[in-house]
Amino acid sequence: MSLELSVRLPLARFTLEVDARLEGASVAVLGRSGSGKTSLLEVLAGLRRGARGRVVVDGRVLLDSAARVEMPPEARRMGYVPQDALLFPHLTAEENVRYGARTGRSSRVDEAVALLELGPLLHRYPATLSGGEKQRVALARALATDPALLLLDEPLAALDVTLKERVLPYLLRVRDEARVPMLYVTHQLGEARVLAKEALLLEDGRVRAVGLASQVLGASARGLLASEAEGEENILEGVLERPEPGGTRLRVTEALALWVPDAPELADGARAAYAVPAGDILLSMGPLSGVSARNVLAGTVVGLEDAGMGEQAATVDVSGVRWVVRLTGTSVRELAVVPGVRVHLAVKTAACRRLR
Ligand SMILES: Nc1ncnc2c1ncn2[C@@H]1O[C@H](COP(=O)(O)OP(=O)(O)OP(=O)(O)O)[C@@H](O)[C@H]1O
Repeated sequence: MSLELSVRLPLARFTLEVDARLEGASVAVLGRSGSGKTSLLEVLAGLRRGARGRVVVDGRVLLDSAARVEMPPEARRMGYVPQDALLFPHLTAEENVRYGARTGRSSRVDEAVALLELGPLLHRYPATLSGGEKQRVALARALATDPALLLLDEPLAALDVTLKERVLPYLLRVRDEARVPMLYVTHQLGEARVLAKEALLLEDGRVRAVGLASQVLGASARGLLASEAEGEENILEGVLERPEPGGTRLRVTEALALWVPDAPELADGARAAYAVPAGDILLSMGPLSGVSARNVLAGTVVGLEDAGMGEQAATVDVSGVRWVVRLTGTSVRELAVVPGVRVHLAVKTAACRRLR
């Protein structure tokens, strides 16, 4: 997959100016409200008149204004799921999913239905579906069109925390099992960290940072987003292992595994995701012993940001995995937490909540 963007689009307050070359497998587009995220998606989908520049997806030229090329939306194979993705109320979930499917591609419908576990919902009408279920149907409808690229505009924004946690694993399945490339708009760092391999940060229509998510989504990204560090979560993805009876670990990387509450319905080796609230992690300057928390992780502070309301958010690198830990300003001063210091993090097993 490759994505070449060179876009100019005059908007009410500024001109959207995006120049980026992305590998494109999963890209998070982040920025405050009004920074141009939706406009960028609409340019890709071909829904904005007046866009200039070049958009090339996997060698297919969707837009090249200098050469007067502007592919019509229906020819672009973009699976666009707008923020308020509406289902057709008079059609069942299944009819909704089939609606956009390309003829001769019915296997895509079956795949989307299986992937998003829509089987039991197929005969229901949208009015009887929960918000999370509707999102899954909307996502399946986009997938069934056999898109070259999924354009997802804050697919979880309208959902409450519980529903969000139910839908997120489905997005991970779309990414990892269907392997459909996606551009994913969000203003939640946690979501972007777990979903994206690459990230594009917009501010007033301009690219503030673009590149590997691990580099772009560090502590400095928070300053660009609304102050929403409260409730911020660390989302960890990995494979379940059960090294001892009654003990379940999430293996995140070769060097990092985390004791987590068991998920009995998942077999050893299954992929799983857990969330750990940034405020539920204890930070210690010295080695920790005799604590009840089962996970004690050694790491280095790599960033410190104002998190609002007198609190700070420390970014801690633990064997290459970045954690965000929320601390009071007083703790930061008293413990002398500064970038570069070695610290230990204590995470209770019970603080790790399985997503879904
Ligand atoms: N059709 C349009 N013509 C001119 N200006 C527009 C148009 N649509 C949106 N804008 C303006 O462009 C800016 C970017 O809007 P856009 O919807 O792309 O932002 P966003 O980052 O997706 O915001 P949000 O997170 O609130 O959805 C806003 O200032 C908006 O008012």
